[in-house]
Amino acid sequence: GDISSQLHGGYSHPLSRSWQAERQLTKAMLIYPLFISDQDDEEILIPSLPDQYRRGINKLVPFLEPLVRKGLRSVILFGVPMAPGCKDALGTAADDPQGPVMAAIRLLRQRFPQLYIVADVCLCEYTSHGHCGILRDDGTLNNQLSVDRISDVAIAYAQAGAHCVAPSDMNDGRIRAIKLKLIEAGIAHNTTLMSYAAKFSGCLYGPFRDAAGSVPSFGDRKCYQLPPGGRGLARRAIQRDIGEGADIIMVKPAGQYLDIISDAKEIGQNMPIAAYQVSGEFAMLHAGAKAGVFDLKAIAFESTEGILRAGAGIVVSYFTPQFLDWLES
Ligand SMILES: NCC[C@H](CC(=O)O)[C@@H](CN)CCC(=O)O
Ligand SMILES: [Zn+2]
Repeated sequence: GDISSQLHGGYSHPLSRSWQAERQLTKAMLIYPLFISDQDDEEILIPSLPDQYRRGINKLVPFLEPLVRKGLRSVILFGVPMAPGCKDALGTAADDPQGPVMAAIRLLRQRFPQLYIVADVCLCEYTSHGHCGILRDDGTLNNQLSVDRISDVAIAYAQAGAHCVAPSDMNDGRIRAIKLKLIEAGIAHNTTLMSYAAKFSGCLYGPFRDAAGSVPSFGDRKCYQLPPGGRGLARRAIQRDIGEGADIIMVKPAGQYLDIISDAKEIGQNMPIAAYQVSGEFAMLHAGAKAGVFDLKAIAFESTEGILRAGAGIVVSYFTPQFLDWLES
């Protein structure tokens, strides 16, 4: 054919093939989720989330030391309060100064000064009803009370030393409320606000909810997480959160929402875009590898390269420990 039809020459070598990728996965792009138990010496495998554990404060440093040595740059913390009776309608335990996340933030800042600490901000792990906010009598979210509470928890985590707060609640207006309180507290200049701006309701969070004990006691999250079909709604939520002061926009889940990641990069072209390959995606890839559909390392890279191709420059990934071994850089 004519000369412009010949493309093979551009990717005939491993290096020229890597040059075809707009973004290449590096260790600095990865954020590793950690489940922090309030039982200090606990280290319990999470059956539904392969190779992931719920760890108490006393098990964190020995676990993280080798990973930090191998190049781990960032973790995102999820508290898993197990103590009986610690959950209530307001999620009081979320910002208990001796609570699992507050204690872990202080410990990790002290022990690993280079490690970038992201604190997930939500109430579902701490509320008796398991929803991501404070409820009205009719079971719907009270937006004002939820936003007030979520933003207070975010400030508490930032003041405990979190470099970044990431509200995963999906209450309307929480980004603006957190930003205003960060400014009032005089810490907006050194606290990153990462918004789970486009977070969809669906079936991909099961293993996490098992791990975090955060299954809603009734109903579902369909009235505050986005409907999977809502591309325009996601674009509006992304635009809103950028306008409210988000420093980073996150899309979640990732693999089934690559168009949303692409929209986020188009709308937030001047800012970093993150994506969260959630527990259900991770467990599904493990199940596929176990069933012999594909090699685990191959699908870990291919699924993550797709997330980067769509426009993400930051990936929250349960594969992080293995990527630290698989990536030489
Ligand atoms: N705050 C909501 C937690 C939410 C799951 C849920 O909707 O229950 C995610 C954590 N931010 C789940 C993450 C995952 O499934 O890996
Ligand atoms: Zn939640």
